[in-house]
Amino acid sequence: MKNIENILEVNNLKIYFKTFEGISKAVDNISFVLKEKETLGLVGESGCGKTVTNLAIMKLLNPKSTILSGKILYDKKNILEIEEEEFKKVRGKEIGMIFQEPMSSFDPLYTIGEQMHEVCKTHLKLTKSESRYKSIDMMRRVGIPEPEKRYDQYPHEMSGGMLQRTMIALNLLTNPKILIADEPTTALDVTVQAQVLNLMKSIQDEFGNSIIFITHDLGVISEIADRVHVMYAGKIVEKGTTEEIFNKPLHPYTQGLMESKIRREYKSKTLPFIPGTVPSPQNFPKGCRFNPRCNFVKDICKEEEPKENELGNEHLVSCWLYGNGGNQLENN
Ligand SMILES: Nc1ncnc2c1ncn2[C@@H]1O[C@H](COP(=O)(O)OP(=O)(O)OP(=O)(O)O)[C@@H](O)[C@H]1O
Repeated sequence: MKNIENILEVNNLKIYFKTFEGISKAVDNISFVLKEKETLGLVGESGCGKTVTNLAIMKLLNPKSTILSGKILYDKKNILEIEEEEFKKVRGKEIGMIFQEPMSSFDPLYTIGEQMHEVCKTHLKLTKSESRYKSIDMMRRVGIPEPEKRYDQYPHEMSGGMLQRTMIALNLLTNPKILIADEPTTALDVTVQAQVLNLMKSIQDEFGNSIIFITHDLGVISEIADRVHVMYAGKIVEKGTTEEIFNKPLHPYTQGLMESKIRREYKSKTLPFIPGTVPSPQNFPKGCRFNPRCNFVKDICKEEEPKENELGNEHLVSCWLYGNGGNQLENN
């Protein structure tokens, strides 16, 4: 059997912003890999660093206000060190990104067709009529009715769900190796959400892309991801297969997220959830960043950052309750 390769490797990535209040450590030393043809779910509360991690992969952060370090290895090169001119050939061609708000991703002044042609012309060197043929075919494949008519419409003439499908079609024109989807279903109603998720799954079966799927919604993650990484305050606190994370969440933060999900689903007021809010990236607490909100906090959690422990089955957790001389949660 062929070994599954890593298509992307993020090593010790730090993303710091220079702000008026001081240095903001939005992402602070994270490492992960994206494997061929998998969907990796990045989950966590608002502000934990999911979006900026992916903006760094897309090389879309403003270099004037950002301090970047570490490595993002793609095709044997460190994206952080590739010149912008060279990366223009990769962005939108080999690595695509679907954003939460499809309306703001399209230019309102140009038709869908003109915007699709721009991608086909730049990356595939297609003529106008070739672009039209390819784009309409792709729009049909992602389930857009009457694509010939839609192709000549402006973004405001389409519904949110239809526009999100169009965004997906636009990103698929170049058959990117990596597709980053940042909350692609959040702005959509529940039925359309399910359609878009199904669409993304069938796209992956057909095109074999690797997907990074960002969301704060665990329900969505359980539907779509093969593996899940849980982020908290600029760190990845737990990594595992979707099955492991859902059946055996180890980090108290992941457990809290799960309980909050159940609480929302069953509208119960008695199940526990996570009190407090994510701390500001200018002022993280000493030790484990989750310690002020953690029900299992010990002295060491307030002093030292926990290291990552592998507990088998590709399940890793950064928490003083495991490994590092700590006890398993059950024994605590
Ligand atoms: N350009 C910037 N300058 C300063 N701080 C920033 C900048 N962009 C993002 N941040 C900060 O970085 C942190 C991480 O933001 P990010 O958008 O990645 O979070 P997120 O987990 O994706 O949340 P959300 O789900 O709300 O998008 C936040 O505290 C945010 O305020």
